[in-house]
Amino acid sequence: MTSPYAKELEVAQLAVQRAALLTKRVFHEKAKGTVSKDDKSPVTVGDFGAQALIISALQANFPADEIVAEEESAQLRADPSLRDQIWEHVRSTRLDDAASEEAVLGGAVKDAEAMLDLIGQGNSQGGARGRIWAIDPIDGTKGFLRGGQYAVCLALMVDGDVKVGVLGCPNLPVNDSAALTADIGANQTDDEGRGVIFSAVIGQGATSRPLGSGALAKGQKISMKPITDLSSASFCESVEAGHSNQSESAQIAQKLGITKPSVRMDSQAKYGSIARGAGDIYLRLPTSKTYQEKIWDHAAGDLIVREAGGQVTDTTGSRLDFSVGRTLASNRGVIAAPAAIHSQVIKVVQEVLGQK
Ligand SMILES: Nc1ncnc2c1ncn2[C@@H]1O[C@H](COP(=O)(O)O)[C@@H](OP(=O)(O)O)[C@H]1O
Ligand SMILES: [Mg+2]
Ligand SMILES: [Mg+2]
Ligand SMILES: [Mg+2]
Repeated sequence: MTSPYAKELEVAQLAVQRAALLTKRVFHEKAKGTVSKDDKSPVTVGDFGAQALIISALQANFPADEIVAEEESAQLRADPSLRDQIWEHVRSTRLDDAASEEAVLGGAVKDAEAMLDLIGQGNSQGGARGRIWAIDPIDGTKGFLRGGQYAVCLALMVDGDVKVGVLGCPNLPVNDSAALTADIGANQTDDEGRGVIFSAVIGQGATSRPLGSGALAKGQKISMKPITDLSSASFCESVEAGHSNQSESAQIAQKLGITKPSVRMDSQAKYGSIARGAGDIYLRLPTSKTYQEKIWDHAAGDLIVREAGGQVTDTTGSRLDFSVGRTLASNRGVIAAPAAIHSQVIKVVQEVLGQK
């Protein structure tokens, strides 16, 4: 008997691998076709192109499933030159493994118009019922533009629960035991020895494997590092001070007895890094009373960390609730840590946030 979600996992990993080939090409281009969205955040040719390729693969395999994806097609319909730049990448990005390209991912997108339609298919409102995929085609777009970390993220939720999660991290070291350092968060490339896919299926553990461009390598099990002594622990957080409160995180770390400075890195590469024991704790502390975290920023990472022996909650200690729409409207911030110390971390988080 094949294991549950085997097909979904295979499609998700290959779809992420192919989308990452596209983002890697754009990463090395000087002009990345960056435009500003309504909320002033950046989006690039890489984000749009990766979203089109992933949705194409999902629709070829699971036509009845819903999709919640970060990007919209409206802006592109009004900008033919941007559309053509994206099409050039979507048209020409193929897996090296031609058999998987056709048989698993369903082959090429027909034309630029079909590509725009695909990008627009990620408009589900989410919710608690049925099969819904969450896509973040480039998570950490600011890191992608700065030359830091970024991730191609895909997760399947069934009735509001994450069942499959895949993160492609082109700029992380392949080696699971490469400890997190400030350097890994900054000035990164996808040179030799870099690029990893993290995956998890509910109840089946978490794995890592080289991202590569050929047939997928066999995965190896990953697990969080057991911590006995918090003074030797490390924590990571966003590079962007506007995404996570970095002065509160420093106070929390100090109270926990953590002595190392935080490792700042963009994207869900943080979840993958702690899941494989390269770091220990991920803190994401709200910077405003109104911002709601997006489900595509957390769904894959949440499952990968939990399947690696971690616990992921918000700052109040509640599990992340992916069943309430496109955002995590019932949660505030994110705290991820090895299960054995998670409650100790939450206690200190509440002490520090309670002082405000
Ligand atoms: N005020 C805010 N607070 C928290 N997260 C925010 C935010 N504004 C934007 N973000 C999210 O932060 C994500 C990046 O996470 P990180 O800061 O850990 O690298 C962005 O994903 P995208 O880059 O996909 O847009 C975006 O969705
Ligand atoms: Mg994101
Ligand atoms: Mg994104
Ligand atoms: Mg974005």
